[in-house]
Amino acid sequence: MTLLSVNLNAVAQLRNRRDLPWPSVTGIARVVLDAGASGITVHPRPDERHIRRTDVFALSAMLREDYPKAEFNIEGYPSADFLALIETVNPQQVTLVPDDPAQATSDHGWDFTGKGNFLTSVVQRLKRPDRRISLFCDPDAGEDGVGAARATGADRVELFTGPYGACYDDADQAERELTTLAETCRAALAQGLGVNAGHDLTLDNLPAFQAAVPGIAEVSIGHGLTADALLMGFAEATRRYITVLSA
Ligand SMILES: CC(=O)[C@@H](O)[C@H](O)COP(=O)(O)O
Ligand SMILES: NCC(=O)COP(=O)(O)O
Repeated sequence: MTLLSVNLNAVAQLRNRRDLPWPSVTGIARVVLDAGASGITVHPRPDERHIRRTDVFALSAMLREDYPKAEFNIEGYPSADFLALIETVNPQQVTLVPDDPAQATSDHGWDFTGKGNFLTSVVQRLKRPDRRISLFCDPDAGEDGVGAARATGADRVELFTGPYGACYDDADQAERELTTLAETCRAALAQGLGVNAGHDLTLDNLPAFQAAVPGIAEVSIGHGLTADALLMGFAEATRRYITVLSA
């Protein structure tokens, strides 16, 4: 079964419109975990446009105290600040993403070959028996790409599903994107890597993704789930995603 980690970036971004503490990032985390989500994902960006360092500490304390079985997944570019944050907070999963600080959102995976030495040193530094390392991966990374990802010592890759998510009005292109994602997923699994996925997954596009790309360990979903939650609330939205993932 594919697990659901709810990304709370969008909740923090809404909160940050005011100098006020609502909507509460930890409060929404409790709602989605009580509704069955397996974990919480955040991507603290250097400008703190949504998740702040203080959110990371608050979520970490809340998860350890009240949801010891839930996983905390922290995403980001492995800058010195990010590495120090990870070593302080000690989440169960770290997803390394090749974003530059000015980037609006994540839009590509790692160049596993070109950045192989860098990634290997970061993975060596962060990896622990109780901490998994996942690397953000282009959908068309293919056998060579995931082979290079495996060589870094990472545990998993996270398939970047943004190009698939962008095909909401183009069924033919969506089919092609799914074929590409499935090939890379198969290659990663065959090489012993676990596979996560995320970016612009929605209640509409998740069923076809699940059917075409079997073997995904975890999806992290934020933007689409938050959009659904505006209509139906976070508990119901979370339950609906879990129903799709359980099919
Ligand atoms: C790494 C990744 O997949 C992204 O989806 C990211 O978490 C989204 O970041 P923003 O919420 O800043 O667009
Ligand atoms: N790792 C991908 C993620 O966390 C979800 O991003 P999105 O659903 O907000 O696009």
